[in-house]
Amino acid sequence: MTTITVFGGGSWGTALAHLLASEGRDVLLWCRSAEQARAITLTGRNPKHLKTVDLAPKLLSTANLSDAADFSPNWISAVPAQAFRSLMERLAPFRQEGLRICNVAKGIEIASGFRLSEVAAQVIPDGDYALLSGPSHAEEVAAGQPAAVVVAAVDEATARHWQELVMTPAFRVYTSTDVVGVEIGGAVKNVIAVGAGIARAMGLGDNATAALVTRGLAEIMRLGARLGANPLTLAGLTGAGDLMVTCFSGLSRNYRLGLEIGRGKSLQEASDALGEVAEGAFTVRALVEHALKLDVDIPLSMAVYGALYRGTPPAELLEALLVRSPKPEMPPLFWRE
Ligand SMILES: NC(=O)C1=CN([C@@H]2O[C@H](COP(=O)(O)OP(=O)(O)OC[C@H]3O[C@@H](n4cnc5c(N)ncnc54)[C@H](O)[C@@H]3O)[C@@H](O)[C@H]2O)C=CC1
Ligand SMILES: O=C(CO)COP(=O)(O)O
Repeated sequence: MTTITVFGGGSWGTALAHLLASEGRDVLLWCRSAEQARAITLTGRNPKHLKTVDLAPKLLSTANLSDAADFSPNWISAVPAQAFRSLMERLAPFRQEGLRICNVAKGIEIASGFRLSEVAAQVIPDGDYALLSGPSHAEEVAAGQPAAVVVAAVDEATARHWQELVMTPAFRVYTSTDVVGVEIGGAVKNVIAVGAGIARAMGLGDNATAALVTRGLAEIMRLGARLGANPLTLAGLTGAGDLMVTCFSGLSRNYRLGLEIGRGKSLQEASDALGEVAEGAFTVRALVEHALKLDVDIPLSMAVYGALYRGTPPAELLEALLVRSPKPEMPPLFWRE
């Protein structure tokens, strides 16, 4: 019997739990709210996220953390990046033989600047860690639409374990051992997507969006390579692929947050209007610090930071970006600069 516990009853946790239960896996979805967990088990619908999806009958839900932890040695963490450490700390006492943890959040911890694999290694050092990332809007996955993603782990056998567990006919899973690359791609694309929303709200055209996405990828590659990632990973699903889906789709929360900022809302007003987590707004804070320390040039992410946290008008940020000194697009080994 294949069992999986998914922690986090938001859009992505619910979509993944539904996908896997639809394929016959025994899945328990842990929600923070007892009321939400009860509603899922009794009505087969999540009252807060993906409300219209009829969830697979094999999907059950609980708000009891120890029951959820004991249910399976395969834990998927689907809480937002800033909640990942506290969830791991709460779960640490329930570690069991053969435990494997797969994180699906895309972000960097603001308080420490750590990537989530580093957080996992601190809190559950003996844990077998993997992460799943790539272009995968929850709404489409829950509707059974095809998607292709990557599961990364330092140990290839761990990545293959999750590939076997999570792959379905509509959800194609590739493996990677480039944990840093997959983490950086997933985290930074959210920041660039906020920028894409701002650009759209300013009335800029498709040319500008294409420039933003491609130069955004250059930032992701520069930072990733400085941290030891393989630039080819970032040209793949978890870099370029996820950047595209997030910058071009109205389903993206990061893009929609950017739209509201571009229309003149403050970050607080835009986040309240969204009502869901847009990781880019958090990640950009850690990113700016990281890049300064590492001396990596990330002008687009800096501009997003200016719009969100300094209230700099988007038109000013655009002008500042355009008047930077002329340079070659691809200096030799540009990703190492
Ligand atoms: N929604 C999507 O299409 C996708 C989301 N992701 C990533 O998955 C992560 C979660 O995103 P969503 O599910 O969309 O977010 P969401 O905003 O829909 O839901 C977040 C869930 O986490 C719970 N939560 C928040 N803080 C918590 C805490 N301290 N302890 C326990 N539970 C807590 C909330 O109650 C809520 O159920 C994010 O990092 C996101 O980038 C990744 C791929 C696709
Ligand atoms: O990561 C995602 C799709 O791959 C979801 O993006 P948003 O968080 O911007 O909705």
